[in-house]
Amino acid sequence: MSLKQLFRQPMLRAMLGRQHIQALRSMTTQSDKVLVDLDPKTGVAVVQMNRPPVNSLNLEFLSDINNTLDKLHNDKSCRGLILTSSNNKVFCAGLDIMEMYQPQTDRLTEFWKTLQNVWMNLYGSRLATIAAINGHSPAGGCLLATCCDYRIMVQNFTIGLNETQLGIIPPFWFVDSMEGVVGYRQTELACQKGLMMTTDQASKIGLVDEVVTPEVVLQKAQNEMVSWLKIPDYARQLTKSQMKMPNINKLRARRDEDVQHFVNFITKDSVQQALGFYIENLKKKAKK
Ligand SMILES: CCCCC/C=C\C/C=C\CCC/C=C/C(=O)SCCNC(=O)CCNC(=O)[C@H](O)C(C)(C)COP(=O)(O)OP(=O)(O)OC[C@H]1O[C@@H](n2cnc3c(N)ncnc32)[C@H](O)[C@@H]1OP(=O)(O)O
Repeated sequence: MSLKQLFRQPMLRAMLGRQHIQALRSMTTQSDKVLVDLDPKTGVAVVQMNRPPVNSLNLEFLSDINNTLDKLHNDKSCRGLILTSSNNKVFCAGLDIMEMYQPQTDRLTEFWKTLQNVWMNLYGSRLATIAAINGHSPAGGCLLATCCDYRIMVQNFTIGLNETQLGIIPPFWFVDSMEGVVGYRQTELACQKGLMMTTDQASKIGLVDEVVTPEVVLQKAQNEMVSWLKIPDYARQLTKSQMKMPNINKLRARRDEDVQHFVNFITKDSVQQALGFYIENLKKKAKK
């Protein structure tokens, strides 16, 4: 019997109730790289990134994240999202560097457009969003975290927009995301120097809201979510939208130009060379 047929069984429907069936259905249609557990009672979805070894964001993974966000946004029972990782050492290693090294232009273009979509979808989400950062979170990982409304991070990991250390540039919307959280001066310091901050350093500048031990990170996120969901959705959503729309509209207006800048920049010989060195060092370090 297919899952579709199974969900139609009157006995199962009676036993589980409509809400639970909907939640089960949405869970079973997710990709194995993005694990979703939507609790029909609370309306909170725990979304685990699950692309071993380090949740680096390649084109397919970004598409899966986007599809998941679309599904949750279309599910009226869903009110909150907790973003976390199935790897308890790495929240997300950022963009998959292999997408940017010796790339095909078509795929590189598609990759960047998909990342723009993920950013707009998560940053502008109608849901209350909490990042439960249970591991390192460099660059694109930090971007995902700063898209959320609240950040809880496990102690003794690192987070930051370290692009300049790779010889690349954090795009303006990465910078805007961080600036919205920690303000202009801290963003300027962090981005120009490509700082990877420890959890404690990040907490001092307000990049993370709470520092916790690994055992409690998800429970803390669930507890925090309760207080967000006490606020009427329309009031919270309109307030959020009022604050986030200017940055979203800024990217919308410059989308094509941003893609062009990215492709032109990444395909420069000097940038390819810098990425090549970075990958070599990463692989050497991984072998040790
Ligand atoms: C005026 C013009 C304006 C133009 C502006 C326009 C555009 C701007 C241009 C570019 C913008 C690009 C923005 C880029 C954003 C990014 O996210 S870049 C990615 C940055 N990420 C990193 O630097 C993280 C690197 N990784 C690490 O530091 C560590 O791996 C770790 C995350 C701390 C985890 O450490 P550990 O658990 O020890 O794991 P390993 O280091 O052993 O790694 C395991 C394997 O995973 C591979 N790997 C790691 N990270 C990545 C990655 N990001 N992408 C691909 N692969 C990665 C690593 O090589 C190991 O692989 P092997 O086992 O050796 O095969």
